[in-house]
Amino acid sequence: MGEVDPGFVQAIDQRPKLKPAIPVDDEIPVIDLSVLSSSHGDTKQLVSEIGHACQKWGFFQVVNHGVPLELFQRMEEVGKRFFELPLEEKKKVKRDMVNALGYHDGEHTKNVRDWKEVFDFLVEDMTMVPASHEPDDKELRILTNQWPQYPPEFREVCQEYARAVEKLAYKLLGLIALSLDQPENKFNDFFKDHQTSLIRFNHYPPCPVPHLALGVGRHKDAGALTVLAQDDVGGLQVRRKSDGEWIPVTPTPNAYIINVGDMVQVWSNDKYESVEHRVVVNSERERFSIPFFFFPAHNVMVKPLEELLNDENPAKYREYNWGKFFATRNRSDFKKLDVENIQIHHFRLPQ
Ligand SMILES: O=C(O)CCC(=O)C(=O)O
Ligand SMILES: [Fe+2]
Repeated sequence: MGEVDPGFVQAIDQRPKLKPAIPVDDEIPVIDLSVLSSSHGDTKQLVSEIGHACQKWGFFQVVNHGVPLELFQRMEEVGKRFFELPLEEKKKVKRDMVNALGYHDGEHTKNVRDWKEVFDFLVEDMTMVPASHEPDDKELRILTNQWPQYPPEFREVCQEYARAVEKLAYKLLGLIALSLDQPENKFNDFFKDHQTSLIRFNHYPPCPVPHLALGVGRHKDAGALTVLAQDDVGGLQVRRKSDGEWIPVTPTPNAYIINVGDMVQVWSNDKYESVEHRVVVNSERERFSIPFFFFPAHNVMVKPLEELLNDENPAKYREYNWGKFFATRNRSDFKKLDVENIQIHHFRLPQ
């Protein structure tokens, strides 16, 4: 294995099969959102497509989504220029145990190190979060973005991009609410003030051992939804619900990949599932992706929607606090822990 740090090596059953690639007979659906920007569009069909995709896959792609391509290209460009900087420059905005924002190259997913480097920033700077993951600690603290000095336009481009993707995230949240027969704004209040949403730049360098390591190990996203832009390299794989196979998400030009997070799974009382996904790397090409993680305010209590519950469909989860869930999750992203990372199944009620 030469120089590769054993901390990157996945357990045998988690290593990706790189060849032969599984023939893709059944793809993640691509959904056209152009009806949303037309004045007399009928969204009924769209809502039903989204509902089906959420149920079958937990994932879909969207095109004609309203985020200007030119803005995304500027965002990608500043991200690339930041990652090209010397490590000591990037480390000036390094994330640590206290400030979870900025640059990081040692993230672990399920206790194995990911083959990637990241830069994270909050969509709302100066967001309140719990000071610790300890359930009885009621103290809060303010999270603050750390911005690099180079490239000089980095911060401005990130902030402009955040506003554009946030708009798309709200549209999608509304469509998901409608697909559950709820009013379009059903979930908006959870995000309106003090959302904890994050945007991340992911950079996956070429990897000499792509059969042993992963760019991101298998995981589920914890928030409401993720709105992800990827370049043309490919590497994201989704675990198909029907048979557990890892299905690649084919890069589609100027599309966003949307996935339902744990919170929508709980709100929908398991009608929609937050599906596992991972990123495989390759030995030739670096890859970039930019997820927007749509997270509510820290004080939001997450529980199944009352309107969906009845004798045949009793609540499957007890409520939990988003801020504490997030604080607990972040701890284990950072270093190896002996316990399992927090998951929504820890809040599952006996049926
Ligand atoms: O890079 C990707 O395609 C996905 C990354 C991802 O799943 C994550 O950051 O949560
Ligand atoms: Fe993810």
